[in-house]
Amino acid sequence: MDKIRISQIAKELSKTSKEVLQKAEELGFGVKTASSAVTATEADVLYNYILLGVNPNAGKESVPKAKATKSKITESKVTDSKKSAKESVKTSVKATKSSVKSEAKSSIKDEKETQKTKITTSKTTKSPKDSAQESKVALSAKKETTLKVEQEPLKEVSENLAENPKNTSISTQDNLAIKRTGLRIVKKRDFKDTNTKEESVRESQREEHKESPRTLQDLLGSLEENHTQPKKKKKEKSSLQSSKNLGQQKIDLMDNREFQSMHDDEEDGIILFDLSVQDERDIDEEENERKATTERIKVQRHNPFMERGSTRRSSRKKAPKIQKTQEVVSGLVKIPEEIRAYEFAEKIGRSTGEVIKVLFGLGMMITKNDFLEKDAIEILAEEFGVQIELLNTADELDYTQLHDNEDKEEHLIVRAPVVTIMGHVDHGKTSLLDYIRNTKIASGEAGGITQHIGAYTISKNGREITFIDTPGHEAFSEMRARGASVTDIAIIVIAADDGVKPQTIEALNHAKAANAPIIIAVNKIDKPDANPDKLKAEAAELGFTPLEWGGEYEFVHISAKTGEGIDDLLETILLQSEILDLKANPNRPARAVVIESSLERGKGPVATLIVQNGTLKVGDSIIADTAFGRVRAINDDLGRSIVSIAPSGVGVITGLNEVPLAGSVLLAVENDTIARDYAQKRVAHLRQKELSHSTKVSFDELSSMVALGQLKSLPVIIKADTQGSLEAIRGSLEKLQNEEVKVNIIHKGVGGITESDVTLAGASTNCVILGFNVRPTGSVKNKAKELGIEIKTYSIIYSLLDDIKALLGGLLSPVMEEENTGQAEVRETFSIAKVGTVAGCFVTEGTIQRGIKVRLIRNGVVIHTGNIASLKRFKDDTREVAKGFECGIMLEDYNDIQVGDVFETYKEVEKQRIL
Ligand SMILES: Nc1nc2c(ncn2[C@@H]2O[C@H](COP(=O)(O)OP(=O)(O)OP(=O)(O)O)[C@@H](O)[C@H]2O)c(=O)[nH]1
Repeated sequence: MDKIRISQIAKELSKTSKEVLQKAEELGFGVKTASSAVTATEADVLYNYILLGVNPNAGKESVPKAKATKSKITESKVTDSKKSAKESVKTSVKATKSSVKSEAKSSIKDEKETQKTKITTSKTTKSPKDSAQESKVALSAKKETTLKVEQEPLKEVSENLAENPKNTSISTQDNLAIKRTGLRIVKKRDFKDTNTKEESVRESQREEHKESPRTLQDLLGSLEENHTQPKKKKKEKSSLQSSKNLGQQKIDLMDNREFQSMHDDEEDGIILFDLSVQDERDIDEEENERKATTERIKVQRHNPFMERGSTRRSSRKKAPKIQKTQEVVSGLVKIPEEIRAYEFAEKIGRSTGEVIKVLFGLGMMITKNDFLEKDAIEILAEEFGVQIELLNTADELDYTQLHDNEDKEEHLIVRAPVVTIMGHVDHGKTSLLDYIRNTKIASGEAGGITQHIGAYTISKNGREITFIDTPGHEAFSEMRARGASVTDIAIIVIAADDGVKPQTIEALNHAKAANAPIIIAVNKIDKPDANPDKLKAEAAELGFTPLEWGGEYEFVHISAKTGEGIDDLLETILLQSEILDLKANPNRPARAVVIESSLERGKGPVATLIVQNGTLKVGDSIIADTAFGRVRAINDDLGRSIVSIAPSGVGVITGLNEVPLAGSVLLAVENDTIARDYAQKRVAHLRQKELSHSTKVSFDELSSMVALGQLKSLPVIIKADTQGSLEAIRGSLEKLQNEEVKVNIIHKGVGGITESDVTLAGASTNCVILGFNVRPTGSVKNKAKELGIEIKTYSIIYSLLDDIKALLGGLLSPVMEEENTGQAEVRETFSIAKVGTVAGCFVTEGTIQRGIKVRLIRNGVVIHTGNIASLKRFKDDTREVAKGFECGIMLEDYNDIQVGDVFETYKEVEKQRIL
């Protein structure tokens, strides 16, 4: 059998082991120490005895003990029989009371013994009925203590017991269960403030209790009901707290104290829910938001394509929306000169659409990626009322700034003048250079025309002069302009037998624009028909007055054929260069200008340069616009290999990665990386600009494009051996077009004709490939034959241009031209009824034909235009009457013919136009 230790029971009953031991001894269990054990049955008896005072041995040896104890304080006024019955009830009530009391006291830590004694005393002095009443009072009084003890069931049990002394059926187990619920402080309460309503409720409850005895279950149920009230309050509080959480901003203003006071006020009937009304609205809104968010999350969760990342993406997507609403920028805005439409819009805080709309209104069709012209930027700034400052961002692409021209005087040496020779076609430019260099360049040229810019250096009296030979043909005007830009001195060759010609004027203007001193070479002075005075007069008329005539221009008479005056010319150049005090620093990286460039088989890109400052050496890292590389080899103007080019020196270099544009500045830089970086930046920039430009069309251009859409155009691909030739051909072809036909250059490039060129031509209807000084190879020829592409190659620009002219002529629509066929004078008129007027005429010119168009001319004025309806010779109709014969003419629907009028017949002829 299981044994239970005294200490264990003491612990269970919240008693000391000593107390339990004492009780056990009273029951005669024969235990001595706290570790002594009793049987389970004994333990049960002990529980009952300690808690309820029920002694199973009461009728035996324990009763006398109890009697003995109580008899000491009880004055036996009752009989023995009654006494035992009363004793049992008393004991029972006492046990209940003591249990309640002891619990309360143990909780509040009162002196249990004194209290117990008091109550016991009061009870023992009263009758059982009184004592029952007393117990009620005691319980009431207990309620009136400052602590509300949540022991309602026990109270009720006591009351029940008091009211129904016989009802002692509450089991020990039940008691234990009740006991084990323990005490709970629910609320601190001032009894004085107790609501009378509450009291009356309790009264009614008591009445109910009186009417029907209630089970413990019922009582517990009512207990729960009683607890409902405080719970409700709790709920209200918690609901407010939750609203506090939701409407944080509002509720945070309230501290707990205020909140508490609100709660207290509520008991006084004041409802403080105004705030919560607002809160409720907030709650509703928040609730809706929360719902929406929840829904969204649900959707996202259910969407297999949307994971966490995608949620983040969507939130990222929202970011630009916020940007859209960015504020309009005020104050000074710094705008780079090279800026795209959308970038500009961003800078001034407008939408790209707004910017494009304004430009559209101004007739500029642009896309958001297009670069804006400087003017457009200024207009836009004005339109949007923004103050702007234009910044030159081209700086970062401008590699030429790497070479500053600041050189100390001591580092400078005298350099040779760079002389450009310009003039009208065939006035003798090449012959002059030829003579100077003693070479026969002119005779070696294809077709006798200078095709390329060439540069040469000569020595005169131990001093050097660099010459640039620019072509005279107008197609090369662009190159001439470039030539002039590196020119120190310009020589304008004018043939004395021909005088000033349009291209002479052009050359003079170019030289003037280049701010270069001009020397006029009056050439072909050896010719018998040479008339230098006429030439000088013409030049003076243009503002180029000779020195001897009081002007400022040196006119040197020369003959490129005989060499007469050429020394004078060279001396004049040297004199002029002295005046100019031309100097450079040879001990620094070079700055040069590309005069000519080409792609040469086995050499790659080749560039002819004139070094302006510094010295260019083999191995130098170089950049020229979008081309970069390292100088692999240098050749001088005679084709000899050299290792460096000094200032004003001329040379042909190899080593660039692509053919540089003629006229571009070439710099020697510190290393390859710098060269490559700049070149690549420029390539990217130019490509972007090119793309941008391709989409840029003004309104005028748009209309012309519409018009051109109805017209014929000739698509061509041009391939040339050098950049210069290519540009010249391009320029010439562009000039060929008129309002009706145009040359559409779909591709152009330096180098041979390739298969890809043929493929490209094949993709375009009627495309022709034009090659200049290049020839197609076998495979390219085959492909062209296969695709039916015509490849035309030339070595003379004129021939090329003539061919294209003819081609374009074929594309021109024929014009209707009038051709007069005859004239006849009216000598007499006959009016025939129902027929009309018949004019008797004499044919004075050509022939007059029936049905032909005719003008009726009176006093030199055309008064009618129509057709000849009838033509008669005497009385017979005839088809034609020749000059010197008479005839009768009747006009179609016209009779106002007078003597002296003239008939002029004509026919309209279709004529093919030429360019
Ligand atoms: N009599 C005479 N003939 C000259 C003189 N200079 C040039 N010529 C001739 O004039 C013609 C044209 O000479 P070029 O030197 O080719 O003329 P250009 O100005 O270089 O011509 P383009 O290269 O076509 O621009 C040639 O036949 C020369 O022989 C001169 O001083 N006297």
